[in-house]
Amino acid sequence: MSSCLNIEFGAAAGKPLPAKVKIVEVGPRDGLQNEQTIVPAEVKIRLIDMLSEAGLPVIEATSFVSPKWVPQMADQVEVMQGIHKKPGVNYPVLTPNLKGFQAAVKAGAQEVAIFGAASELFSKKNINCSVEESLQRFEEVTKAAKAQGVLVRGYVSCVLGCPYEGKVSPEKVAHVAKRLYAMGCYEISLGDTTGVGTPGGMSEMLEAVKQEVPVDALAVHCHDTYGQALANILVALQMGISVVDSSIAGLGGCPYAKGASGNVATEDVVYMLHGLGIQTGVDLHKLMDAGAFICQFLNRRTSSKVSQAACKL
Ligand SMILES: CC(C)(COP(=O)([O-])OP(=O)([O-])OC[C@H]1O[C@@H](n2cnc3c(N)ncnc32)[C@H](O)[C@@H]1OP(=O)([O-])[O-])[C@@H](O)C(=O)NCCC(=O)NCCSC(=O)C[C@@](C)(O)CC(=O)[O-]
Repeated sequence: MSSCLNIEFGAAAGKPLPAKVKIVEVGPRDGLQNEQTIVPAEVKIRLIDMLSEAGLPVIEATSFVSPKWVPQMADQVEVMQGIHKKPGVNYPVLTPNLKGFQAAVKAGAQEVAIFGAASELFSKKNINCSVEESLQRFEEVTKAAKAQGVLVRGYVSCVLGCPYEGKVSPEKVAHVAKRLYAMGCYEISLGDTTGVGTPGGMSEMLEAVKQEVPVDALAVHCHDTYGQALANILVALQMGISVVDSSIAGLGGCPYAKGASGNVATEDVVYMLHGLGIQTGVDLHKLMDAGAFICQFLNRRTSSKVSQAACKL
């Protein structure tokens, strides 16, 4: 490992921060879903195994969506059945409807994620239905999941702005988050899908959502299009959030969100958290090796500032 990586532990900036943060790694799904060239299943499997070895507690492995809509995820069964599931690690998969849920369970998924939005136009573009229709479909999934003992996580996209509608009201975000929580999602991940948000907007939105969903059931999912992701995450931590989604090497973007760039890089989140003295259970060096592996395969420079600074690719 390079010696130019030098982590210094520092005090939290004024406000209390969680002692421990759970990182939800979304790289194998959100990170790769928008790649134009199909990444072979064995590469995805190797990546997930490396991420497991790095100590990540949750790795979103793939999605059970229509292969016509997202061809990159068409190998979902092979991926789910090829990975070495490390005890104690969760491997959720995205399921937009009952068909996806049933296929996911058949492939061995023990946790699924349903994905709604706070924007009508985005919902239509992403899953071809209105927000209300999507919530009805998700009810079917959560009912089936409850009956089979499968955990369900919920996403709300466009929480700080929509590429098609522009401003999104915090009340709309809170409403969708409340509905997902009420139908049985154990955790609600709030997605700044195109990374347009700034800390002020994050704070306002979280204030509204916290009125409806307990803070310990909330996660943030920040894209870094405008370079605001770490600042937004810090605000969320200061407001009591202790679950953060991120993507190895900063890969990612939703194919149905015009202008969406990568998620915040997991390496950068881990570096910031460790610098704040917050535990993650993640080995940053192994994480950077996983980032180097996938960037080498994609023939792309990592978007992680930490990996760049540590002379990895
Ligand atoms: C939801 C649908 C399927 C509706 O798509 P549709 O065309 O309205 O669906 P349909 O029910 O009319 O069915 C059309 C065809 O799809 C099939 N189908 C139907 N369901 C499934 C399924 N589950 N798996 C596989 N196939 C499926 C179905 O069997 C049929 O097949 P055909 O008869 O034409 O051969 C489609 O819009 C879709 O797959 N969308 C997924 C889009 C997606 O994956 N987007 C990226 C993830 S969201 C995201 O990245 C944001 C997030 C989560 O990261 C957070 C953030 O950043 O904000």
